[in-house]
Amino acid sequence: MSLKKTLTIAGSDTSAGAGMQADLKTFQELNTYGMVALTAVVTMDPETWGHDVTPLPIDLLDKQIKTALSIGPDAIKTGMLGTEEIISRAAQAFKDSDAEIFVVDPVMVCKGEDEVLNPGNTDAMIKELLPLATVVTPNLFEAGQLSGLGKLTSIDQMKEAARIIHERGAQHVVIKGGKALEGQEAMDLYFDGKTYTLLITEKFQSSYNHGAGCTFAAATTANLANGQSPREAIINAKGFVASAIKYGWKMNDFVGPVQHGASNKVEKIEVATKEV
Ligand SMILES: Nc1ncnc2c1ncn2[C@@H]1O[C@H](COP(=O)(O)OP(=O)(O)O)[C@@H](O)[C@H]1O
Ligand SMILES: Cc1ncc(COP(=O)(O)O)c(C=O)c1O
Ligand SMILES: [Mg+2]
Repeated sequence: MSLKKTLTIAGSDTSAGAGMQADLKTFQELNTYGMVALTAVVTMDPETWGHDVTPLPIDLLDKQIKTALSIGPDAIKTGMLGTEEIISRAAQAFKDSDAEIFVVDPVMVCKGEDEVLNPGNTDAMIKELLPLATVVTPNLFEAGQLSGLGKLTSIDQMKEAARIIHERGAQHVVIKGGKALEGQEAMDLYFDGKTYTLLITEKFQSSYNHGAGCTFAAATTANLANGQSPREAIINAKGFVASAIKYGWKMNDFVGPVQHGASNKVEKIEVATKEV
């Protein structure tokens, strides 16, 4: 049986809970053949866990994309891109490919770090990535930036942000409330251009959640590549990441990654939905 091929254009998280490592682990768990075009390498100071982002030379990214496209990905996902030039390259990679699925995880901040990686990137993401996106998966902060609405704190504000992001070209929008949204449950808002649906699970421990966003977007990508509808792909990805967070673990005094394989190996978590 041949596997669907999923390509991530993303950064390397040396601690391996997030970034392209999370993407590859998730692609593997969900039965696709994962491939990578690396944009940057993130290293951490062992004393403080402060992040240092080193972009790769652009011609090296070009060579990776050329190689990967020659293999023929069925679906492409983006993660940390870091510069406007790399954002353009990611958009062009999708246009140059035969892939029909483009999942954009608009990474602007690393959890625990509140500094935006590069403020000029937001405009480039709006202009170049949103019009191509099959699915876009901003967290609460990123949705505020992509919609121009700023800080979002309620479901009504999330609905307005989702509407604007959809209008800017993304076909399916998921705004991740996650732990940033107050309440007992972990709620994400899904908008397909017609209906607003809340995706709900229990809110689990939230200290060991490094890589949750990457894992969610990668699971959505793999599910779409395997033929699920956008709605199914997104709901199943939410269950997959909820299990990964429930069984997240302490790596050191600073960080704990999700357990990418928990949904398949430990416990599958059901997702409730509610139209709003
Ligand atoms: N404590 C939690 N319990 C259950 N699900 C969570 C928790 N925190 C985040 N999630 C879910 O994990 C996914 C990733 O969200 P989030 O952590 O906000 O993204 P990011 O890592 O990009 O900031 C979303 O589906 C979100 O609802
Ligand atoms: C390379 C890379 N990509 C993406 C992220 C974002 O991770 P998360 O899934 O926690 O939003 C990080 C965070 O450290 C990272 O290092
Ligand atoms: Mg994220």
